[in-house]
Amino acid sequence: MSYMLSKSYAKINLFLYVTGKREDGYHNIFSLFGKLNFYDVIKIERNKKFQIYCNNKMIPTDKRNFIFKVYEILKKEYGLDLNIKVTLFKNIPIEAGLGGGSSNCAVFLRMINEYFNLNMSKDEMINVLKRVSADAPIFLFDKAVVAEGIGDEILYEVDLPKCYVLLVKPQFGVSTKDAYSSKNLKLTTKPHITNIHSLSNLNELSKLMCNSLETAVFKDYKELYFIKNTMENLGALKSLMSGSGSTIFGLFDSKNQLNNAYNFFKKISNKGYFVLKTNIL
Ligand SMILES: C[C@](O)(CO)[C@H](O)COP(=O)(O)OP(=O)(O)OC[C@H]1O[C@@H](n2ccc(N)nc2=O)[C@H](O)[C@@H]1O
Ligand SMILES: Nc1ncnc2c1ncn2[C@@H]1O[C@H](COP(=O)(O)OP(=O)(O)OP(=O)(O)O)[C@@H](O)[C@H]1O
Repeated sequence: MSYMLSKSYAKINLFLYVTGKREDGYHNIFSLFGKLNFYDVIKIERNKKFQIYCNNKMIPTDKRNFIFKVYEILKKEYGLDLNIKVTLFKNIPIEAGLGGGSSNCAVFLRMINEYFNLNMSKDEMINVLKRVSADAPIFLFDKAVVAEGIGDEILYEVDLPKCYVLLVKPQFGVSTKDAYSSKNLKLTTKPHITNIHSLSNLNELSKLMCNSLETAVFKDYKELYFIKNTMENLGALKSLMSGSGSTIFGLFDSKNQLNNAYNFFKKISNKGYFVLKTNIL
């Protein structure tokens, strides 16, 4: 095989309950991660040395890149010195709560496992990935998942309802670290899910949708609250911040209402909003 290409999907948190603070400084969460039909593309091919190229100049291609961090772990702990060129075609905005960097490093590890026949088990890959980014392990699963711990303990895979999704992200990003360390963050007890199939019903699902980080982040970024409210006024069944922001997503069951909302946010895009119509995979 001369080269390999893979899609690296974005996620949204359909619910995100932050349930406690841990001794290692991280927080325990209980979250439903859905994948969107929106992705970066990663290409790997043989090369003289390890190198990352990216079409987005804002993204570091050195050891700060999550892909590079996985490469370093494979080198130090597995004795693998990968002579490959990695090309990252970036579409997913950064500091968006869409898990772009986490998705990239998980997909990269999956690709390396296959390309070099490493036979790493899923558990072994999860152990590598969670040290790079809390969110990364969920991207080893094709379906939506419910996870707890820091997001690394996958509880079950879920079928989600088919629906339209609108993403609106203002120009500014939100730092995940700042969101979790906000003095306004209130911990929440996790809901009791009696029937996992309820997650595949849009109305049942929207009752569970909640993001513990919203209050704290909205206090500092009032515009996000405006976007969320506007989306619901324009017909979203439910609108929520994804992860630590700054993307707000809305779920729609009507294509007309989706288009209306899309047009509205496009019209005010002198504000520099990133606006995208997509769907849950
Ligand atoms: C908000 C979410 O996107 C929801 O899916 C994730 O919990 C964030 O996961 P992530 O971006 O992969 O986070 P990391 O890059 O591993 O962590 C960045 C920083 O956020 C804080 N952090 C992150 C995840 C977590 N469960 N608790 C935390 O307190 C820590 O201070 C950490 O140093
Ligand atoms: N492959 C990568 N793609 C995007 N960002 C990366 C990558 N590697 C490292 N980074 C760095 O990670 C930081 C945030 O990345 P990312 O966009 O994944 O965060 P996020 O949208 O907040 O994700 P999450 O939902 O996991 O919190 C950025 O500052 C970026 O420079």
